[in-house]
Amino acid sequence: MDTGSPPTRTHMLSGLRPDLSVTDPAFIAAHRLVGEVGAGRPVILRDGDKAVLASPLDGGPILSSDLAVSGPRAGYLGLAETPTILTAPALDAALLMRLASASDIDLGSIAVREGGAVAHAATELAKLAERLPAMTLGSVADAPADSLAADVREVLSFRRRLAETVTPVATAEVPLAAGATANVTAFRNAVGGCISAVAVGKLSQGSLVRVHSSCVTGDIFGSLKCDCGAQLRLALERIAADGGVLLYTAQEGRGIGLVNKLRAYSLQDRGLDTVDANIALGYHDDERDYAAAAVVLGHLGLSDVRLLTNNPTKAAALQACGITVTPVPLIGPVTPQNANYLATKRSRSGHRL
Ligand SMILES: Nc1nc2c(ncn2[C@@H]2O[C@H](COP(=O)(O)OP(=O)(O)OP(=O)(O)O)[C@@H](O)[C@H]2O)c(=O)[nH]1
Repeated sequence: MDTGSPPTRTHMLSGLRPDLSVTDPAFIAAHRLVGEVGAGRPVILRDGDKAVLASPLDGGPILSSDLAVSGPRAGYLGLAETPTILTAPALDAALLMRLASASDIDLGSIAVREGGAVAHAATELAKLAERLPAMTLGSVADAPADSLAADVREVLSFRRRLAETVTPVATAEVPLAAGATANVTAFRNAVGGCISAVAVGKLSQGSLVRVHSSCVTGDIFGSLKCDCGAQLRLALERIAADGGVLLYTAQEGRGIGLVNKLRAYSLQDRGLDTVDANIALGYHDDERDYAAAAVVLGHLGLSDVRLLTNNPTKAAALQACGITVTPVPLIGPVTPQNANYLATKRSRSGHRL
């Protein structure tokens, strides 16, 4: 069905505030730190009267043999599942990298202590910058003169507030190979994370919606390891035929980013499944957040949707953001290459497959 470009969609977007930028200094301080960590520069984290210099192991200078790791990584290493500081016997970059990401590591010579809010904020910052969630820690006395600083609480509340900054930026008509002309709107947030809404026909409550997480390997390169590309094409065909909207969200690798997804693939080649590979790298099995997608649906005037998904967690997460969700199955083909991946989705992540 080619329903053309619906004038109502333009109206839905036209009443929006043009500028949803958050002006709260706490948000801005954390935002700047994410940029610094992404650039590989150390930052200062303050916790009450304590202050620590932290540098991403993945791309930054090594400050000391004290390494803050995330709760999932600590749990993977057989420790309490809470942010932890591991201290290596010597300043050894290769050993620190193994402590952060190797699937087989002996903690024999490693001192372990609870990391508290500083380790939590440090690893959260690294995640926000799509770096391995591991930071070496040092003294602020050694901080470069122009180092940026924020309070740990500012860092830990940043992610929750990021969704508030999602705003539509540009819209254009795009003819789809799936057989309809879509209105494509690009939304972005304060760190640039993009959601594209590919809408066909007049949207109304109960419209068909797909919230797709980007998968460069599956969606673009045609990887056979996962079912992402097949699900994307099926969803676009359904939406082109029946009307609805596909949100393409920049949550590559279930929110860990492409670099880390490829690291996870390497661990999978050594026998870990998709869930354990994420955890071994210090991530939760699924780091995605659907608050931004819910904000976009709100912009589109949708609070009640038929959601193309087999993932009950995704449906529940959108429900928790105030969207009424009726799941609609979206089953791609099982192939010899993706059979294990789909079996893990079913057995460990509860997907209805
Ligand atoms: N970390 C990680 N991410 C993967 C892997 N394979 C695919 N992905 C990512 O998984 C996301 C798709 O999530 P899935 O769990 O496959 O499917 P879903 O979106 O949760 O569920 P459906 O709505 O039923 O499709 C995309 O962001 C992919 O990049 C993998 O082996 N490891």
